[in-house]
Order: sequence, then C-alpha cells, then structure tokens
Amino acid sequence: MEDYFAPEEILRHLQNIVDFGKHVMKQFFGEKYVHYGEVVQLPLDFVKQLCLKIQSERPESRCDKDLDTLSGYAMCLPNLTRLQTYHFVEHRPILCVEIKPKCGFIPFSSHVSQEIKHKVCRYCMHQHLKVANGKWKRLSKYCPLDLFSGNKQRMHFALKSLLQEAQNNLKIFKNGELIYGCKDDQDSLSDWNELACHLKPFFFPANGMVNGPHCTRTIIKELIHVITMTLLSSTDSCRAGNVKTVPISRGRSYCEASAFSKELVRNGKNKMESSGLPRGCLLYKTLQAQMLDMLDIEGLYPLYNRVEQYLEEFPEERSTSQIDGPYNEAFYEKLLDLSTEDDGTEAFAFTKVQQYRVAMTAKDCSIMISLSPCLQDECSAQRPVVLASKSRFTFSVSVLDLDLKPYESIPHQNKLDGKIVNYYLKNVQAKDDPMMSNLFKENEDCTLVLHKV
Ligand SMILES: O=P(O)(O)O[C@@H]1[C@@H](OP(=O)(O)O)[C@H](OP(=O)(O)O)[C@H](O)[C@H](OP(=O)(O)O)[C@H]1OP(=O)(O)O
Ligand SMILES: Nc1ncnc2c1ncn2[C@@H]1O[C@H](COP(=O)(O)OP(=O)(O)OP(=O)(O)O)[C@@H](O)[C@H]1O
Repeated sequence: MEDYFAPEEILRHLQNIVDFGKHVMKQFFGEKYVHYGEVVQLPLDFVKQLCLKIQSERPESRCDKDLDTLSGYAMCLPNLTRLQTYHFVEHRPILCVEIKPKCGFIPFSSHVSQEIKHKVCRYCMHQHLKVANGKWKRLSKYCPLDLFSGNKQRMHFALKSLLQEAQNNLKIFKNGELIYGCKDDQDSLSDWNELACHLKPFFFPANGMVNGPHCTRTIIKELIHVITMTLLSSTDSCRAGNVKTVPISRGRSYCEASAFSKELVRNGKNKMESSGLPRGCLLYKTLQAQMLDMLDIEGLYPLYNRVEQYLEEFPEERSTSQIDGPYNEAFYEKLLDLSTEDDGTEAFAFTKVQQYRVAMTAKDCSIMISLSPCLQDECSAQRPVVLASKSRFTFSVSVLDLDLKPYESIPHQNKLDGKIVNYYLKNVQAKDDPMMSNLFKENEDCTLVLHKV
C-alpha cells in the first residue's frame, strides 16, 4: 500500500530539506558549495505531464519511489550540471562530472567489535555483498580512502577506477546530457573510446591528435588530472573551517583492500602516502561531516535504543528534540558538541543520533564538478581556473543530495553493517592471501615480522 501524505505534510518535508541545506549543510560545507534551492508550487496538470514524460528516463531501481503528483509542491534547484559561480556565457560547452565518493574514512571508534572494520573500509567490503546480491556485475577497484587521501597518485588511481567501473559513483554530462556512467553492462574499453571522442574538443581544441588507443589514454589522463585539481581546489571558506572539528588524522588513512595499497605492497613499497587534503576543499569538508559519525553504528545503536525508549515514554518530546525538524540554527549548534563521553543522559543520545544522521547524509551525497573551456585572456582573479596541457577551464564545484537521512533508517544501517562485515569475513577475507596481511602488519606497526623460510 502506498503512503499518502497530506499536502501540508509534503510542504513541511520539503521546507525541512531546504532548511537543512540552508542552516546546517551550508555551515559545514561552505556557502559556494551548497545550493539548497526553494520550495515552489506547480500546477497539478504540469506535474502530471512531467511525471509521464520522465518515467522512462528514471533508473528502474528507483521506480519503487513514486513522484508526488498530488500536493503541487516541489523543490526548485539550480541545474548543477552547469557552472554555478558566475553568470557565464550560456552557449559555451560545459562538461560536468558527478562523483558519489561514499565514506572516506575507516572507523576509529572503540565500539567497533570486528577488527576487520579497522582495516578495510566499508565501501570495499560492501562491494562484495553488492556483487553477490547482483546489484553490480563486477567489483570496482575504487576505494574512497584513495580519493580522500589528498595524494595525487592515489587520487588518480581512484578516479581511473571510477572510470573503469562507474556503478552509481560516477556520471559525466556534456551540456547537461548524460554521456557516461550508470550502465553496468558497459565494455569499459569501447566506452572510453566513445568518451574520448566527446572529450577531445574540450582538451585538444586545436584537434592536433589522431584517434586511437594512445589518444584515448591521453584524453582520459587529462580528464583525471583536471578532476583531481578541481577536487583539491578551495573555492570557498566557511564557519566549519574555524570551529572545532574531528581531527582528520583519526583512524587509518588507507584501506587494506584497496587495489592501490595491494599494488604498492606487491612492488615492495610499504609506505602509503597520504598527503592530506587542503582544508578549504569540498572533499575535506565532506570528510569532516562524515566524521561526525564518531561512534560507528555499533556505538550509536545503543544510543538510538535509548532515544527510542525515551520517546516511547514521552512521545511529546519528539517535537522538542527536533528529530523531524525544524532544522534551524539551534539544530546546527547542537551538532557541534563532539564529546564522546557518555554521561548516560538522553541529551547525549539525541545529539549523537542527530550527528550520525548528518554523517550518513554526507556519506551518500554527490559532488558535481562543472567545467567550461576559457581562453587565457578571460582568466581573472575571481574566476577559478584549472589548466590542462592544451586547454584551460573555469569551473565550479557543488554538493548534491543533502536531504537529512531519516531517523527511522538507523536500525536498517545497523543490520546492513552486520551483513556487510559478516559476508566479507566469511567469503573474502578467509580466502585472502595471509602473506599480504602480514606485510600490512609490518607497515602498520613498523616492526619486522620474521617469516619462516
Ligand atoms: O547504505 P548504502 O551505503 O548502501 O547507501 C545507499 C545507496 O547505495 P550505494 O551503496 O551508494 O550503492 C543508495 O544508492 P542507489 O539508490 O542504490 O543508487 C541510496 O543512495 C540510499 O539512500 P536512500 O535510502 O535512497 O536515501 C543509500 O542508503 P543510506 O545508507 O545512505 O540511507
Ligand atoms: N540540481 C541538480 N542539477 C543537476 N542534476 C541533478 C540535480 N539534482 C539531481 N540531479 C541528477 O539526478 C540524480 C538523482 O538525484 P537525487 O538522488 O537527488 O534524486 P532523488 O530524488 O533521490 O531520486 P529518486 O526520485 O529516484 O529517489 C543525481 O544523481 C544527478 O545526476
């Protein structure tokens, strides 16, 4: 049975989304990166026609969610596949890369019960379960810890891996139209050739290159370089840069399952570079918000149960606790309390639950990078510019999908965490090369492990 929501409930829900962007995410991520939009009213006829028109374009897996055609309320957002920073000459071609980076850190919480969670990141573990469940056909070599490392070599590897297996983590748009990503049955080689054809005029406008595999590789390299540079750029400053935040160095800075880490070990190198992210870049801000999950779901779940018990006893407290909004300044202020010492109070449990919801949101958001070619004499100090070998781009970086994750999804998170870890332990780690994990131990503890010969 479908849920029916009264128009005023839909309006409240949409207003909550806007408020959350405006009062919370904008503070964490920065003014320029967040576009929270506004709630608008639309004629019902228009909404119905729109719904019919887009139905065939929606991914099948999302079609269980119906579009609301009854309330007449909708969210109006800028088109983030276009440049956000300036009113730019519209007829210029625009390239947009959308990345859903997922969780970029390994839990550092002492509540974690399985050692593997301190070694292998959730994305890499989850990959195996997703392939087993048929969500994707192949494992991806992408590891979020490489992308969030700030080390260019690791970032290049992560981006190349995303280009090889885009899954739902990478999309590329040209002039607002999807040209890459979102297909599981893709043959990445022929797809790269097709992608390179689209990209060639952007990166080699003088057209001095012939086609072929060498040309494709060169163009893909240029693309990866440009994405890396924009991801490391700091085009905004915000309050969270000045307030106390979770030290980014907490937890391990690499994931044992990353193909990049494994390759290093195989080549006899045991030093994993993590150059660190510049404080102003969007990746850094995303990671900061993700790290509001300080207790891990294992430490958080008992607190969720405490909140549940309390609300059962005092249901009227649900509105004062702001679980369902309003997501205003006061809500934001409460999120800044980073203490992890449990004093046994409901207040502590409420704060940690809300922080966890914000962290979950940041773990599932997407980054949009829009690039538009510009000429040398058009560059000015106010316009961020990124250089490729034979071209230059002005760009904007934005964050997308910032609706606060529901309180009700916490039990699901808890179950899923167990499933991911158990599947990995049973089906993957058990079969892994034991030599490999010994090498990692050497690297981690800086002690010599003597192997029997
Ligand atoms: O739990 P995860 O990590 O699988 O994330 C879900 C995403 O799957 P992914 O792992 O990115 O393929 C999932 O992505 P897809 O819809 O499968 O592309 C959703 O973003 C889901 O959010 P929501 O429940 O629709 O609000 C996401 O659920 P939340 O956990 O963020 O609620
Ligand atoms: N403001 C925007 N500008 C450009 N593209 C967007 C914008 N918002 C969403 N998109 C595109 O639409 C995709 C889906 O967006 P999002 O996840 O926010 O939709 P949703 O409402 O959760 O979808 P669903 O109705 O399937 O649940 C994004 O991954 C992105 O490619």
